[in-house]
Amino acid sequence: MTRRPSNIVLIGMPGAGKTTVGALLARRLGLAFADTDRLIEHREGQTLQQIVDTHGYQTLRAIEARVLTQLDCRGDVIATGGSAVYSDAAMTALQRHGVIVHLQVDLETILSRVQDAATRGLARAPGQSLTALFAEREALYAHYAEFSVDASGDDQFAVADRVIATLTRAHALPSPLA
Ligand SMILES: Nc1ncnc2c1ncn2[C@@H]1O[C@H](COP(=O)(O)OP(=O)(O)O)[C@@H](O)[C@H]1O
Ligand SMILES: O=C(O)C1=C[C@@H](OP(=O)(O)O)[C@@H](O)[C@H](O)C1
Ligand SMILES: [Mg+2]
Repeated sequence: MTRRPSNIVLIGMPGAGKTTVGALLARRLGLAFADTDRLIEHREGQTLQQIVDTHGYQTLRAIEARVLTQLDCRGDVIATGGSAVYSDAAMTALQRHGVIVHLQVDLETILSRVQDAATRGLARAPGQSLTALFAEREALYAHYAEFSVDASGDDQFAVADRVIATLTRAHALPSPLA
């Protein structure tokens, strides 16, 4: 990689560990941490589930796309929501200053970690299963990922180390640490 990104952007299925590993990465790398789900809930004054229940999942995706496109972060680890990859405009904006890392997790692990699917505010069609969501999205995550890191079998600390090792090998750590 020639360009030096300013941000690390995590993408992946709900339950992949974007929020958990992202916070760890920020701490270890001395970067700020931004979880876009929390930004959305703060901006809208309601939970993600309330947005879905009140306005539908497509509205949540539209709000998320707007928040991600308008994000003005430098020197951050950004944990996106699982549905970020539906917006090409949002992903293009994130790529401008960030390196996109896909936390790749197998379906079995997702199913074991996501116990709150009914209240998490998932941006999915009514009745759509996590299995169907996984099948629908894997190609999208792969399309936008500059790096894919296996985040299934080890704890969050080992996954954070793996992300750092991957970006270090590729000379793709954010510039303040170059
Ligand atoms: N590598 C991991 N090993 C074990 N549990 C994990 C790992 N990564 C995340 N978790 C757990 O899985 C759940 C979902 O993690 P979270 O960070 O919220 O995922 P995401 O933000 O991608 O939806 C949390 O309970 C978290 O503690
Ligand atoms: O995959 C999804 O449809 C979503 C995942 C959630 O974030 P996490 O991936 O951090 O759980 C949150 O953005 C919202 O519930 C939509
Ligand atoms: Mg999260």
